[in-house]
Parts: sequence; structure tokens; C-alpha cells
Amino acid sequence: MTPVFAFRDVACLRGGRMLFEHVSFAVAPGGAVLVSGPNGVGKSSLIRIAAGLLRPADGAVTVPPHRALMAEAAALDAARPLGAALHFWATLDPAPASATERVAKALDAVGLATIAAVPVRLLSTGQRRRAALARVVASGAPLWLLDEPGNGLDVASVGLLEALIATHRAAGGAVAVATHLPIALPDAMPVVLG
Ligand SMILES: Nc1ncnc2c1ncn2[C@@H]1O[C@H](COP(=O)(O)OP(=O)(O)OP(=O)(O)O)[C@@H](O)[C@H]1O
Repeated sequence: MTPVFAFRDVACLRGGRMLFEHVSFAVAPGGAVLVSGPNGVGKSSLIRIAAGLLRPADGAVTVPPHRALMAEAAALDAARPLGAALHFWATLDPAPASATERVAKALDAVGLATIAAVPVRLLSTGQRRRAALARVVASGAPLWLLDEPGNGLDVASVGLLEALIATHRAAGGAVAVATHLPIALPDAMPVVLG
């Protein structure tokens, strides 16, 4: 198996404190990692290391060059209409389909197509989370890094999230989910911190 996403003996040091050490896993295309553990153990930090936003204190990280991160902040321009805000980022993705096509499909997939013209600042909390998910879907990235993706989502939207992850994996994509909420992630590799 050639892993698309792997940690080998990774350690994370933050604020002078060793959060975790010797974290190892390897995921093939279509695979998933489920990162769990109590508050403050370093779940978000692990995701940030995978995203390239935080340097590991030790170990080796294998990730594809193009990956999509869904974290607490949606990183969408609050003043722009939702569709335009997503389009801005989608034009930067190295994906074969056009940005316009990817954004339209992603908005449809998360059930926000009818509010594409609404400014991001007017979205509800759950809609904002689904917009962040649309950003991930539109990216076309082979690796999705999802930090607490279920936060702020209602039951139906969590089902939607699970279905989108399943579709991504069925197409050969990989995913890492850090969460303290239950999520259906069949055959995921568990990474339990703390
Ligand atoms: N920039 C920083 N500098 C120093 N320490 C930090 C920094 N960011 C986070 N930490 C600390 O690192 C620890 C782990 O934080 P992290 O957000 O990775 O945990 P988590 O497992 O995702 O927590 P939660 O479940 O509460 O979201 C916390 O104690 C936090 O205070």
C-alpha cells in the first residue's frame, strides 16, 4: 500500500508542553483517520500539522501537496455573496474542472444553492459551517482535513456531512476527522490522544 497520508512517530510541542509523541498511522486512498480525545489533548494541533500550519516537534509527515482544511473559521469573505466568496478560493485550486462548475456542484451538495447570492455575513451558524464544507468539496483536494466538522450542524446536516465524506472516499479521496462528537466514518483508523 502506498499511503496518501501518513504520520510516522510525530510529536507536537505547544507553548513548551509536549501534547503528544509517537503518533503513527498510514492511510491509503479511500481511507480515513478519526482523531479523538478529551479537550486540549491536541486534536486540532494534529490537524494543523497535517495542513502544514504547524511544524511537528519530531517525526515525519506524508501528505499530498493539495489538501483542504475545514477548521473553526470559515475563511470566506464576509462581505461577498456566498457563491463569489467560494469562487475566489476555487480559482486557486489545481483542479481539472472549472471553478464555476466546482462551486455550483459544491453548493448543491451542501444544500446552499438557493442562497448563493446572500452575503456570507448573513448566513446562520449552521449555514456558515455548510459553506465551509462547500469550500472543501469545491477544492477537489485528495485529502480533507476536518476539525470538528459537526460543530453547529443539525442532525440532517451531520448526515449530509457523512454522505459527502463517503462520496469523497469512494472516489479515492482520504480524510482525517478530529471530533468529540459521534460521526459515522466506516473503517476509519482510530487515533486516540490523551
Ligand atoms: N498557539 C499556541 N501556543 C501555545 N499553546 C497552544 C497554542 N494553541 C493551542 N495551544 C495549547 O495546545 C493544547 C492543545 O490544543 P488543541 O486545540 O490542539 O486541542 P484539542 O484537542 O483540539 O482541544 P478541543 O477539544 O478543546 O478543541 C491546549 O492546551 C492549548 O492551550
